[in-house]
Amino acid sequence: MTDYYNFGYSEQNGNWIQPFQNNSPELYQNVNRQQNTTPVTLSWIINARAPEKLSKLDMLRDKIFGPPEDDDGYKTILNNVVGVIQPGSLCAIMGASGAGKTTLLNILNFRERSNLVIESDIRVNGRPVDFKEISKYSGYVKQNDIFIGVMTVKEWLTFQTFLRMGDDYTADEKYDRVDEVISQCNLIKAQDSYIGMGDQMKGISGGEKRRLAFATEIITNPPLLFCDEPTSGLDAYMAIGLVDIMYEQARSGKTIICTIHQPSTQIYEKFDTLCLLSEGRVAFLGSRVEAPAYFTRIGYQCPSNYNPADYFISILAIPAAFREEGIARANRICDSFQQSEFQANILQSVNMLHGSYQNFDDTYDEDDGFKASIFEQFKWLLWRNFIIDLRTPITSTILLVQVLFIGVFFGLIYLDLKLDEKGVLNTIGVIFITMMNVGFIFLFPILNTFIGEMPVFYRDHKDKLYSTFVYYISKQIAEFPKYFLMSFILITIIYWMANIRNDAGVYFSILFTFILSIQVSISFAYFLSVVSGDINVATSIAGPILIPLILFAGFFLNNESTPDYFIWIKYLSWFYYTFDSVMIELWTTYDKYGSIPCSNRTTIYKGNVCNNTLCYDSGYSVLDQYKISSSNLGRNIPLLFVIMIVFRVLGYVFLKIKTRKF
Ligand SMILES: Nc1ncnc2c1ncn2[C@@H]1O[C@H](COP(=O)(O)OP(=O)(O)OP(=O)(O)O)[C@@H](O)[C@H]1O
Repeated sequence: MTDYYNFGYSEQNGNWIQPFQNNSPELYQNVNRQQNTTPVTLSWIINARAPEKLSKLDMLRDKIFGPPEDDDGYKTILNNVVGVIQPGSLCAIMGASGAGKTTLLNILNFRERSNLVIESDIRVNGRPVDFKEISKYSGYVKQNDIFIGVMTVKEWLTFQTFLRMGDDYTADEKYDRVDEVISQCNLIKAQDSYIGMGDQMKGISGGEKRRLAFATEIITNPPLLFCDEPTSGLDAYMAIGLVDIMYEQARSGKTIICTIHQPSTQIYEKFDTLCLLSEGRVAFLGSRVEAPAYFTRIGYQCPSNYNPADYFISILAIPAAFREEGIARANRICDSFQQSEFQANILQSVNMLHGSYQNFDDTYDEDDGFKASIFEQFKWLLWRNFIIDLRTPITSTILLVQVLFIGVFFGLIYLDLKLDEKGVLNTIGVIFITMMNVGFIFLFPILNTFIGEMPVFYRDHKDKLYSTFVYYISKQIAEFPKYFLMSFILITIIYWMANIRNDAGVYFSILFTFILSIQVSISFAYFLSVVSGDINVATSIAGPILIPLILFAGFFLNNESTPDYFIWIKYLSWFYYTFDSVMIELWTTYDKYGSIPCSNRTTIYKGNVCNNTLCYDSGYSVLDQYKISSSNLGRNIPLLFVIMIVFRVLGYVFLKIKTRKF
């Protein structure tokens, strides 16, 4: 096992890369996934191109005359970048802006490769890997990581630990690991502080956030770590604190690769390995200790008292004012490196590693990648939802205020309706307007919270913390009691203030219909959140979709001039089924109560034709209309259930499709 370390940089013998002596496949074959302790040698051969972004004039020229002969429409981003990084090594990828640092890091960790055309052969201990495989051995510390600001540092790490470490460890071991990581990343002081949400909630400092991102990635003790500009935006003190942690992790045998901008001398001296890039080519890849001597040898001596990192970057930069000269110098340096013993050593190691696996016919473990059981995933997601709800009472409070206000407001407008002609009309009015409101007021909180949480979901999903299905279901189960309670309060206030019918049976029946209808609207909100993925888009299209559906639920269907082909839309409207159900319920009650006195000429009673304001030209009263449709009773409720399930299933399917992109 220690053979691996011997290939890494050793301060004792001063060697950075030694050719691999033992190329037996067994030696490199299996990274120990449970312990994640096996050292990792990462090797690669990479070429990357990106489509040329042409100006309008160039496009016109290409259209008329065809593209120039030497122009295949692509520009080279990484040009034959070959490298190997040994276990126990902290490697810094450096170079001027645009040199290709981020692209190299992203290609190595198989993330965010956007529109690049990549030819690559990336191996872990000689074994070819893909995104799924490398994710098992590696952590990726992003520059701007996404957290849930209302959680404390310890809660965040506990959640991550239980889902990342899975069921192979006991709960005590996981709690111990949380404490260990907190201490390793110097987060003891901040462990009970909220992570914070910008201006909304004061939280931990920028440096602590970076350390938290780092802590999150080392929970499972992965042997390979990628860090994207870990120190940018931090002051010198915070930056050195973070690099110290990376250094310690590397000393424990991890392979750590990071991109970095202008490190201070103190930080620079923590690196074992430098990978210098210029215009997508390797200008140097080797021991940091040996770099100054090498550059002196090829004619670029770092002045004394000068930060070597700054010096190397300056000689590789292409200044706008001296572009030709800069390119020529950078090419000279890269060409020299191609001829160097460093490159020869790298090629020897890479050939040996890659050569031993050329015909390697090993299938990867076919696990689904989730460490925790479905039950654990579900439990921790419910816990996290509970914390979010508890600490962000504003969403629930606003909804409650809305519900109370609308309930009491409508209740006062339609206060104590009588069983007479006016009362019947007003009852229809209050039912319709209530239905319309509940279609909207539950929509916006869901769009806000669900879409707002999407980035966290995508991040966690990518890290295989939980499945899409468990997330989607747990989110809805966690939110159900809140929305159920709000629906109950709203309908109860309006129903009894308006005195819709003094009958417990009717109350429960109408309450049930409304709660079901609200659940359909909520399903629609989840669906819309997933499909749009953007709060502005979702809120802009919600109205134009819902208003027609609400209109079709109401009276205007009695307009005989409405084109017939237009009517089918009503069958898509859950508001139509809701309104229909409630009206049938009321009609049945009117029927039960016998006649309803009208102010003029006649009474409304069962099928009697009347002449007053409740009548339509066709000669049917509103109530008669619902008598006719009473056969719909057995249809409406099941249909509401069906629409609710269809929206939820579609929401899940779209979410699943979207996660495939990542
Ligand atoms: N997907 C892409 N499409 C087109 N060009 C790209 C793409 N990715 C990278 N590039 C180009 O490749 C070059 C290298 O980009 P990269 O982001 O890797 O540089 P960098 O060294 O990380 O720069 P910086 O230090 O400024 O972040 C740049 O010129 C960039 O515009």
